[in-house]
Amino acid sequence: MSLQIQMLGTGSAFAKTFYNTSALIRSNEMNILIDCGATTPRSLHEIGVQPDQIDGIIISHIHADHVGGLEEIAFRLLYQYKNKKTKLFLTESLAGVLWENTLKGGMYNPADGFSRLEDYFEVILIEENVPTSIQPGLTIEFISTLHIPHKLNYSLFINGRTFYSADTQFNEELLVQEIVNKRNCHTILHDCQLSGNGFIHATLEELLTLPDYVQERVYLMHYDDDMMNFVGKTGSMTFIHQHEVIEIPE
Ligand SMILES: Nc1ccn([C@@H]2O[C@@H]3COP(=O)(O)O[C@H]3[C@H]2O)c(=O)n1
Ligand SMILES: [Zn+2]
Ligand SMILES: [Zn+2]
Repeated sequence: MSLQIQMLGTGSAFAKTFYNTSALIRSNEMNILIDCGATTPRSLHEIGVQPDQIDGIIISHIHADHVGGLEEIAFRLLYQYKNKKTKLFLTESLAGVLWENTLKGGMYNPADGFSRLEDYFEVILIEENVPTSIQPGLTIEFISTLHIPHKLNYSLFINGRTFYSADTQFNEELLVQEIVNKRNCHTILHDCQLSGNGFIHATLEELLTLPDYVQERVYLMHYDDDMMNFVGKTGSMTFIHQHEVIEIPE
């Protein structure tokens, strides 16, 4: 089974020319979404993927550019596709916050029997740091990474060989020792703040300090609108583009 990642968006939270960073893990048998930001439903529409063709959604953390499209997907499955639900893969702690602090405002509707996350999604709780088979041929490991202090955030290992940072601060030890030297990940999709201080995201300046053999595996995502000014200035790392498809190891 060949496995691909297709980027649905590659922009930062405030980018206007790029959609919110999210991705589709694709094969002939599945479409699994990583995050679902406010612009993700539009991106799915543009590549011809309908809500009922999504087999599940993985959630990295709660910011609108990562979960802002969930209400639309769930409501369309419920109302347009007649009571359908997709799977939601997330940790237990994230599930509580996602419903209570984000989705409930728009989706709480006890009169019609919709008052819990489970009323809209088939919620599959995933344990941190445990590689978990979520579909035939797809194992995901959620690892807790630092984005904003005291805020839950997870990066993902996909089949043990591909690393998807979601939103994280720079962590050299994780990238070099764990991801490349120990796990031999060949593909790293990493968020990248192009300029300024990287309080909550890895900056390009920080990522450029990685050894070349690590940089060669890195695709940069979650960047600002001025990305074109940085083409040719990313060392051995490459920008990944909206709707681009890359093959990843099974
Ligand atoms: N402490 C914070 C918190 C948030 N932010 C900005 O808000 C965005 C939310 O989505 P993000 O993709 O995590 O990027 C965050 C920052 O741009 C920020 O700059 N500093
Ligand atoms: Zn983000
Ligand atoms: Zn974030």
